[in-house]
Amino acid sequence: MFASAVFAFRIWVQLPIIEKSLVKVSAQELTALNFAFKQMSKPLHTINYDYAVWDRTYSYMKSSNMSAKRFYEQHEYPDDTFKSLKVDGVFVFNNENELVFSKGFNHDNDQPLVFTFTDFKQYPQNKALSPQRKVALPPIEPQIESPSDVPSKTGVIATQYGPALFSSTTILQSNRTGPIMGYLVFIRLIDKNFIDELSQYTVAGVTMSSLTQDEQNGSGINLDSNVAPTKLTASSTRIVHNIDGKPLFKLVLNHTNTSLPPLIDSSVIILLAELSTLLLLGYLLYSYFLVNPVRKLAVDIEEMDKSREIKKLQYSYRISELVKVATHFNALMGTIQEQTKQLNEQAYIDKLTNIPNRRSFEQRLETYCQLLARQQIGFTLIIADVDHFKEYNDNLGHLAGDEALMKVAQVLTQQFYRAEDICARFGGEEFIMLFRDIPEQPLCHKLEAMINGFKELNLPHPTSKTAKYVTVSFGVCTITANDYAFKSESSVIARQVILAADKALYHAKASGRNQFSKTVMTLEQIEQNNSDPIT
Ligand SMILES: Nc1nc2c(ncn2[C@@H]2O[C@H](COP(=O)(O)OP(=O)(O)OP(=O)(O)O)[C@@H](O)[C@H]2O)c(=O)[nH]1
Repeated sequence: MFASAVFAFRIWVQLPIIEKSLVKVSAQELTALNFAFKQMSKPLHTINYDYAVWDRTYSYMKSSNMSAKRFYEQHEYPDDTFKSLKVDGVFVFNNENELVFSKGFNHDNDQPLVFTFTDFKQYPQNKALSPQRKVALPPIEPQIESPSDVPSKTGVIATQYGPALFSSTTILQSNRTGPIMGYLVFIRLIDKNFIDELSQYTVAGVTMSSLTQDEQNGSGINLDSNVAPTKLTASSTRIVHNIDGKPLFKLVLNHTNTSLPPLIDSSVIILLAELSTLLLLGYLLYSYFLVNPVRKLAVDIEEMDKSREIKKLQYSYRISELVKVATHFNALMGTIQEQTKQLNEQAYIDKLTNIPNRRSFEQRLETYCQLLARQQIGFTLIIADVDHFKEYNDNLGHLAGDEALMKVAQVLTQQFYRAEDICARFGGEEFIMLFRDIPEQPLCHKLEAMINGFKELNLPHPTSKTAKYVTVSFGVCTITANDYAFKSESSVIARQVILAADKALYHAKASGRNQFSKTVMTLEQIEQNNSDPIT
């Protein structure tokens, strides 16, 4: 797509501009051709003028002395003069348009030439050679006032040797006074050497060729017209006209730049290379500042998702939007962390008493049972039940009952110091406790401390048949391992120990409440009880 854009630019923008400028160059070459052709007739005109407005030529025309005339003809127009002046023919006419003197000499190949174009009977159109365009000029008039008024004429004329440039000037005294004594014509053949010289002026290649039928009939562009080419062509043709205005021959200009540069050249390759480098640089910057940070952000979040662990994103991004994303993400993660923490707490904490709930206890019990079965670490489970709590509620109201339960929880938890031990609300007015690997004496001491704690709390319970204050009964079951290899599931222990503690509680209640009843079990007994369906 990128390369297509470059090619489209090349085809639709660059190449048309180049073509336009090349067409302009072609037009300039044609202008140069016309200019050069005119320039080449100037030396001919200059020397023709010099010879015509010259006292010796004037005297020659005036003189009737034949030997003087021959002297002029031989000494002023020797072969060398033709060569040095680059002329191929000299013709002197009198005012009656009669040829007085003529000489032809090819200055390139030193060959004498005998021209016939001066035979005005055969070529009447050539009478136009006369600078005043008259067949006969008056012998005296007109007087010539200034050099610029000297009648002269240049153009192209057909000869039997091919077309020739001519220059024709009236014969006058060198001070340009006196009567016109006729006119002098110089010609230069338009041959190969002439064309070669013309080519040097124009820089482009020029050839001369004959006209087609259509061109003879007037089609084609004149050499001195201002018609510029409109499109790029290999060559252009310009028609040169004869003295009588008829098409005579054509010049073919072979233009120097005729074709457009190729679609892919060194400039296109350089442009492509430059744009590719820019694109690559842009991509690298884009990757460095945007893609890589976004990718790192995605990887960090993906890792967080896999590890299920909420971490703060480390952001050192250079783009402010990404810094914002990371900041907001971290803030969101903080909120989620806080909410998760609260949810966890709610899931494992009893709402009323603010101590661990039954689920929390069960998890801990499971851990204890596994430790017991695998590592022989014993533990004690205690179920505490508020005595006559139904009467308390009935008498003092449910809200007072709630408050009483909160205070019971406080008294019980006062005996817990170690993190591995737990005091939880089991449900209703029942609490459940676990002490890991606690010896008999400290255990009894703790139980007595709890019973005394309620006594000290002295929460009035007017309808209690046990005491005037709220009392609690405890069912205690201690499990010892005794190096017994326990084979059953550890969950069996949990069920059995709760059953045993419950039995003990029942016993404590039956024995008058406000006391604890304690039982001890071994792992072996638990396994036996489990296999006995009646237990
Ligand atoms: N206020 C209050 N009462 C509760 C809550 N949970 C259970 N109870 C009440 O606790 C009472 C338990 O009564 P019972 O199971 O008959 O036991 P008791 O009255 O304590 O009798 P004994 O255990 O034999 O001493 C019921 O009246 C329950 O409604 C609680 O969260 N708040």
